[in-house]
Amino acid sequence: MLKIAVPNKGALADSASQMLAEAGYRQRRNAKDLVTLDPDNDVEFFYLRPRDIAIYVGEGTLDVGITGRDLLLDSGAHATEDVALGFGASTFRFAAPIGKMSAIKDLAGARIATSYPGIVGSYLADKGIEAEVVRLDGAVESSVRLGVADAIADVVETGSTLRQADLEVFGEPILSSEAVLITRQDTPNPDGFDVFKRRLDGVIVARTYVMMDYDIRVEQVERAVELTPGIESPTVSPLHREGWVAVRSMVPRDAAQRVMDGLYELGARGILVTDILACRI
Ligand SMILES: Nc1ncnc2c1ncn2[C@@H]1O[C@H](COP(=O)(O)OP(=O)(O)OP(=O)(O)O)[C@@H](O)[C@H]1O
Ligand SMILES: O=P(O)(O)OC[C@H]1O[C@H](OP(=O)(O)OP(=O)(O)O)[C@H](O)[C@@H]1O
Ligand SMILES: [Mg+2]
Repeated sequence: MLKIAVPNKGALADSASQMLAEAGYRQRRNAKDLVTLDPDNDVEFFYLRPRDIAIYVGEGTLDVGITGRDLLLDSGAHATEDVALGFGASTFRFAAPIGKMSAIKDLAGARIATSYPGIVGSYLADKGIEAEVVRLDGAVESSVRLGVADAIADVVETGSTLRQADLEVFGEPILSSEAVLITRQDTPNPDGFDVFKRRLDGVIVARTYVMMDYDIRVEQVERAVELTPGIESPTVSPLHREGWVAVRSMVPRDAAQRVMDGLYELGARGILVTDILACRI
C-alpha cells in the first residue's frame, strides 16, 4: 500500500487535498484526522506538518509526499522533487527596512531572521557572505521592528505582509517555490507510485488545458491546426456540409481566448471551449 504524506494545515493543505480528491482519492472528512485509508485505491494518507514531510519521505517511512519546494530544500532531507504541482506558488526573498539595503553584499555582518535557516545558510555560504542567521518559527516580518534582526529572509506571496512591516525586498529572489511531489532519493519508485503520479499529472493537464472544437473550411485546416496543434495531434472529422470539417484539439487554458480570435479570423465558426474533467495523456 502506497503511503502518502499530505500537509495537515497551512498554505498548502486545502489545495493539496483538493488535488487528491480531483484525482479520485478519498480525503479526510475532519480537519483533525491524522490518517485516512483509501482501500479502493490501495493508498493511505498521513496528514503531517508540511515542514516535516520531507523528513518522513527522506527516511523512507512514507513513500511519497506533497510539500513546498522551499521546505524540501530547507530540510536537507534525502528526498527529491518528482513533479511540480502548480499550486502554492511563492518566492523566497531577502527584505530589509525601506532604503536600508539594496544588494546581497549589504548583508555582510547583519543579523538575518528566517524560518528557513537551511536555505539561507547555504545561499550565504555560496555567495561568500558572513552573517548571523536568527531562526524564528513565524511572523518573521516583525523581527526587525522588534530589534532581533537587521533583515529577514521569508516567503513572499502577495508582498502585503512585508508592506505592513515597512520592509522591502532586495537582491535577486533566492528561489521560486510551489507545491511539489517528492520521493526518497536514490531509491527505486515504490509500488503504486506510477499510477499515483499519472493521476496527478492528469489533474494538472485537466487544469491547464481546455478542449476546443470548431468547424472550418477544408482549405484553412492546415493554418487552423497551426493555432491548435494539441498535445499529440488534433482530430479532424468530416462534416455533412461539403467543404467543411470539424476540428477538436486541446489548447492551453490561458491562451484559449487568443486562439479563438485567431481561428475566427481564419473563418472558423461554432468555436466551443469546454473544461476537461479528467484525463490521461
Ligand atoms: N502566502 C503564503 N504564506 C506562507 N507559505 C506559503 C504561502 N504561499 C505559499 N506558501 C508555501 O507554503 C509552504 C509553507 O507551509 P506552512 O504550512 O508553513 O504555511 P503557513 O501558511 O506558513 O503555515 P503556518 O503559518 O500554519 O505554519 C511553503 O512551501 C511556502 O512556499
Ligand atoms: O506575501 P504575503 O501574501 O503577505 O504572504 C507571505 C507571508 O505569509 C506567510 O506567513 P503566515 O501567515 O503563514 O504566518 P507565519 O509567518 O507565522 O508562518 C509567510 O511567512 C509570509 O509572512
Ligand atoms: Mg507560515
